[in-house]
Amino acid sequence: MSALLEVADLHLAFGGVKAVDGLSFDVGEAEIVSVIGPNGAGKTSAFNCITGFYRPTSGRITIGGADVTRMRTSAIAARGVSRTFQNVRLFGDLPVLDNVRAGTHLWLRQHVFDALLHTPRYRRTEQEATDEAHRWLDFVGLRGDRAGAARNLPYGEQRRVEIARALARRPQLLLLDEPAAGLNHGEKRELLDLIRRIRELGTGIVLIEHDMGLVMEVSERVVVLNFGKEIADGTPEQVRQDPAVIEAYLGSDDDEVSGDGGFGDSGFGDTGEEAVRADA
Ligand SMILES: Nc1ncnc2c1ncn2[C@@H]1O[C@H](COP(=O)(O)OP(=O)(O)OP(=O)(O)O)[C@@H](O)[C@H]1O
Repeated sequence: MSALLEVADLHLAFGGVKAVDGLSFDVGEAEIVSVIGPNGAGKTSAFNCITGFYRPTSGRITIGGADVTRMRTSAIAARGVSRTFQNVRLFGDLPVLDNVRAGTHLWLRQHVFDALLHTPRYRRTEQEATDEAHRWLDFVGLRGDRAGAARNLPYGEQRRVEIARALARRPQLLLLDEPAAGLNHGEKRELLDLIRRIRELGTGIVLIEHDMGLVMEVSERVVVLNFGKEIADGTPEQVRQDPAVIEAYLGSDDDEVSGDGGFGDSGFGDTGEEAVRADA
């Protein structure tokens, strides 16, 4: 059986900059694979290729065995790929609930005719979308007000809403781009638990993350990029001991990674206590 996601010899260049330079990895159902590397290593560029935001220079990306390398973002999303962004991207002025309801429109069958005439069928599907959005907000453990504007939520809560919206698309594959950024220690613990619960749904997860403690605790496999090149792919233990990986990180002045206890850390590296919520 083919993997959920297969990335084969992916290359992406911006002029002379090789943002991704020969990346290959795969992700199976209910598997968590992290992509790590110093700032500028090419992690987000790889996500942008997988989701169709960028067209790779060469290489092949398949989802469930189907080649999606040159497909548009909407076609890739329709194949069950959902993502969150490094900087939270919600509709700030819209209610929290509507942000998550927006995710359901990928699978909800609605017709213009029904919407215009507000038919019973339209009202039924609208209710279905609302119920589903509440279920995902429960799932991610949102504590804040669901009726208020998304921008009024504390940052950590906005991150949960973004994950709820991604889940409302019912993805087979979820790409999380630095979900722990800006979270405090308690919130990171909750995020770890949430990522595991998403895996239990059968969803494959690709995680870009700078918090090595979280990466090492949650991942089945870790892929390491440095200057666009893949320098390791293995279990957290294998990667932690890989001389090329140690060299890439020790040679880096990326404080977020090397300054937080690095690979030797058994708990979460970056406590981020200055961050966000007072009630965590
Ligand atoms: N749209 C773009 N145009 C030109 N260069 C780009 C573009 N996007 C990314 N790059 C370059 O590609 C390289 C990889 O960037 P990318 O953002 O993918 O790294 P990253 O590993 O995600 O970094 P970070 O951890 O800081 O988010 C960098 O040299 C970056 O400057």
